[in-house]
Amino acid sequence: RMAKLFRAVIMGPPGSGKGTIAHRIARTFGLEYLSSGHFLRHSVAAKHREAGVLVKPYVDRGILVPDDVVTRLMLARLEQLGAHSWLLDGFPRTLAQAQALNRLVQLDLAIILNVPYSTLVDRLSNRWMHPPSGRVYNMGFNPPRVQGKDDVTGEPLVQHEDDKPEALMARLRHYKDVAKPVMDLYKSQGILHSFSGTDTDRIWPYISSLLVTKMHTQPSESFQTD
Ligand SMILES: Nc1nc2c(ncn2[C@@H]2O[C@H](COP(=O)(O)OP(=O)(O)O)[C@@H](O)[C@H]2O)c(=O)[nH]1
Ligand SMILES: Nc1ncnc2c1ncn2[C@@H]1O[C@H](COP(=O)(O)OP(=O)(O)O)[C@@H](O)[C@H]1O
Repeated sequence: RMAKLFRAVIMGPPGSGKGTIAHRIARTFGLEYLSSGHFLRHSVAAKHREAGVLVKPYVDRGILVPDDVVTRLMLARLEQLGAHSWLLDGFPRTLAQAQALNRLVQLDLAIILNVPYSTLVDRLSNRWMHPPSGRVYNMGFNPPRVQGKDDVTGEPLVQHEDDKPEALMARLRHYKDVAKPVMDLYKSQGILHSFSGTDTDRIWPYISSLLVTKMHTQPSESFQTD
């Protein structure tokens, strides 16, 4: 059992491998994994009253849900995870969201993935998903056993409209503008660790050893007080 709860976020442009690496981290280190995209799509699909009205129009267009809405929904979900160590993917995305999160918990680590644009384009053009489970495949990197079918349910895999190259440039520019102040904040907090590369399997050992260090050398006096 760890002396204190461990809380981390993973950030990076679309296609940088956040979901892939977050799943590996959650599985390897026993952290609860919470993807804001998956959570929001799920809440829309589940027709939660508030989510349907306040979230659907944005998710359907691939534009960010207003800060106050996504923050309220995500922080409520994090309150439920209060007794767990967790890893966040896709939240916070804006400075306002990061400041709201800082008011709730003290983060231990922010992992930033830096992947070249051409690699993002290539990966996203081959990305296939099973939205109900959030499982992600790639024709080159981790293909499904049966082409176009989810390994577990056999249900059809889909591609996202905004994974197309023409949509990616705009998403990437927006990501850079919005993520920069968040990274500056985490740098000032001394918790920012960035990893560059074009191959998840090559950067994984570095991320894994950072987590081993961070999770097992927490000073015991920093018990989570809240
Ligand atoms: N070729 C290749 N594809 C990868 C690698 N890492 C992840 N992928 C795939 O690239 C796509 C983007 O990864 P994902 O984890 O969804 O990125 P996210 O958008 O940052 O969450 C998915 O189809 C992954 O399966 C890699 O090292 N090489
Ligand atoms: N932190 C966030 N703030 C605002 N909206 C978000 C956030 N995370 C996810 N969303 C919404 O959920 C949708 C799906 O998110 P995600 O699966 O991460 O896809 P993308 O990589 O296209 O942003 C986004 O297009 C956006 O509408």
